[in-house]
Amino acid sequence: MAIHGTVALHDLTAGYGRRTVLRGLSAELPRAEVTAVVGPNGSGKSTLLAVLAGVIRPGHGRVERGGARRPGYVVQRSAVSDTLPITVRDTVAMGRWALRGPWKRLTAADWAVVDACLSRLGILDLAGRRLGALSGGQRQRALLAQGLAQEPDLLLLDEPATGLDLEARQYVRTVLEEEKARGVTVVHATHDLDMALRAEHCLLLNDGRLIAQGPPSAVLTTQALSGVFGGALLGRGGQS
Ligand SMILES: Nc1ncnc2c1ncn2[C@@H]1O[C@H](COP(=O)(O)OP(=O)(O)OP(=O)(O)O)[C@@H](O)[C@H]1O
Repeated sequence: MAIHGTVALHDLTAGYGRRTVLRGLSAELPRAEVTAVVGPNGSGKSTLLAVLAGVIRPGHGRVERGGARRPGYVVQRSAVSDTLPITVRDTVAMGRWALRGPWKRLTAADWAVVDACLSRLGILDLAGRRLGALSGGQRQRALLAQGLAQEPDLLLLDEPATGLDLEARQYVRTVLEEEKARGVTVVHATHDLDMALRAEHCLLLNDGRLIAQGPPSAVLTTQALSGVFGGALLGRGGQS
């Protein structure tokens, strides 16, 4: 039985229709720590997050989770329509509705949380703008603020810092540290080795299989990275 907040994956197989992506994946994601999911394009990182979020049902195996709340799930910004006629503040408020139920009126305290989350991502000044009118990086920050507003005990982030400028990346790093300190279990997929090395735990995927798990400095060795990525990433932060 997983302790409260810890997530355990048992022999997980999952995919899309008849296409199997994740194959026999067993892993433990430590509570109140940051886990980075690393692997090449198509290795199954987003699929794993979708399974953890409950969006994709495993074909075999199971996800064991101690927490009671719905996970916060922040997709890549490219997965969100440009045409939604919704402001940035209302986008973030949707995180509160996820917590309260869609037909409840949000209280002043809810709106205070919404504005605090906008501040934490440095986008309070964009609150009244239409989501679809934002730049890609601004939209990514709005989606992350929505995930925070949900106050989940499990926060799932699909490449949260990809395409962000230096200042925005720093906001994301700070947010990950703050969430961890609040006891939130954070899981993020990343292509950024620096961000992966900042995590406490790491899963290295290749072709839907778990190649290694453990502390990032032990998992992301030059040998493991060259085995999975070829020579492309050598010299970008991998440890030998
Ligand atoms: N909706 C879908 N229907 C069918 N196959 C899909 C779907 N989404 C992803 N796949 C396939 O599943 C495999 C894993 O994709 P996934 O998006 O999980 O990889 P990833 O590691 O997140 O990749 P990236 O680094 O490019 O984001 C890929 O081969 C992909 O083509």
